[in-house]
Amino acid sequence: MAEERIVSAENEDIAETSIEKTLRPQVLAQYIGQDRVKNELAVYIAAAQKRDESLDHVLLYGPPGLGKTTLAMVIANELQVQIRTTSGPAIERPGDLVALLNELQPGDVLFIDEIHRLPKVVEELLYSAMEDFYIDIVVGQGPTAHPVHFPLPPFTLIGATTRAGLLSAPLRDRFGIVEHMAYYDEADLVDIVERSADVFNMAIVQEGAHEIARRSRGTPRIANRLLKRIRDYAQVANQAAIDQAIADHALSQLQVDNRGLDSIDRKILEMMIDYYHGGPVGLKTIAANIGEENETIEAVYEPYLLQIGFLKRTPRGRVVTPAGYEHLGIPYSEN
Ligand SMILES: Nc1ncnc2c1ncn2[C@@H]1O[C@H](COP(=O)(O)OP(=O)(O)OP(=O)(O)O)[C@@H](O)[C@H]1O
Ligand SMILES: [Mg+2]
Repeated sequence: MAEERIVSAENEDIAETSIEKTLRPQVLAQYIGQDRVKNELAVYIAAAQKRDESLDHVLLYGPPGLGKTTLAMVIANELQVQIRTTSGPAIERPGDLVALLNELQPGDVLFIDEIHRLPKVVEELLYSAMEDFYIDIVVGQGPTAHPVHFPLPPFTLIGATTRAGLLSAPLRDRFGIVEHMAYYDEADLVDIVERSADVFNMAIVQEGAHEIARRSRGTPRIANRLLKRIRDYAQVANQAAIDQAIADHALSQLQVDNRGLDSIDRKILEMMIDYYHGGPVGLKTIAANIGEENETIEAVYEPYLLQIGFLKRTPRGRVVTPAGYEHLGIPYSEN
């Protein structure tokens, strides 16, 4: 994306990555929200430990910034094993995968982020690695080429993806544990904001944390980012603690509205209402009007608008809901 977007759920830069590291919970008990996922994992982890086996392979899927990477690290911590992290696009050739697998100790976790972006040749090698802990590859070229059989220690693959639909069926089927990460509710986000403020040594009153939680699009990464920016405003204003007024002031300055929408989100809804009577409008048409790629609209903007019920998907395209009209202050009319 060309411009920086304060409410983007995607990780923006190296500075953010290093801040996120300090904010990451280490164990399940510190991991806030996602109760269903946590409860299930706690059982599977305990069972694997009792049997002294490696944990089944885990697939975590859901929108960016909801804590997939964090959860993978928490799982490894709980299992008391090492974790190696990589990503789909980083494993270019079969040899890259062999090198990674070669370093694993029994029970270790291999975390592959953006697993939907694995090259096909690498993905196919993973099948036997995941199922029976071996890989067969061909070493050398031409007349000296010969197959080599590599046995592997039992390990746990944790795959993360924002696009589960793009995973091939053979790969998806090899994950024994498949967990969907949902957007966080306001109460969980309040806890996350308060915990982060604590890590940063910042004072925050409850109404301040609520204001940030309401405007962070159900996403911990955004909550943490907004908190950081609001801290700057509080400091400049010589305010000892973050309260609702300073949070509201800062977020208005940053053009994040009271539901966490920014100018582009509002532009999408307004455009659909002004030019297409609220829809249905096809994805391509929306993208062309906003000047973004189809994928960007689908992966970045649309999920939250669908989640809070301002947009609806229909077979003929996207439609702005009555709640979407109301948020913009535009009278709704059935068409
Ligand atoms: N349940 C949680 N409790 C507390 N903090 C959380 C939680 N989930 C995520 N965070 C915080 O949110 C930030 C983003 O989390 P993380 O990097 O794990 O997201 P992600 O789902 O892997 O995103 P992406 O899809 O972009 O890789 C981290 O700084 C982490 O500390
Ligand atoms: Mg991640």
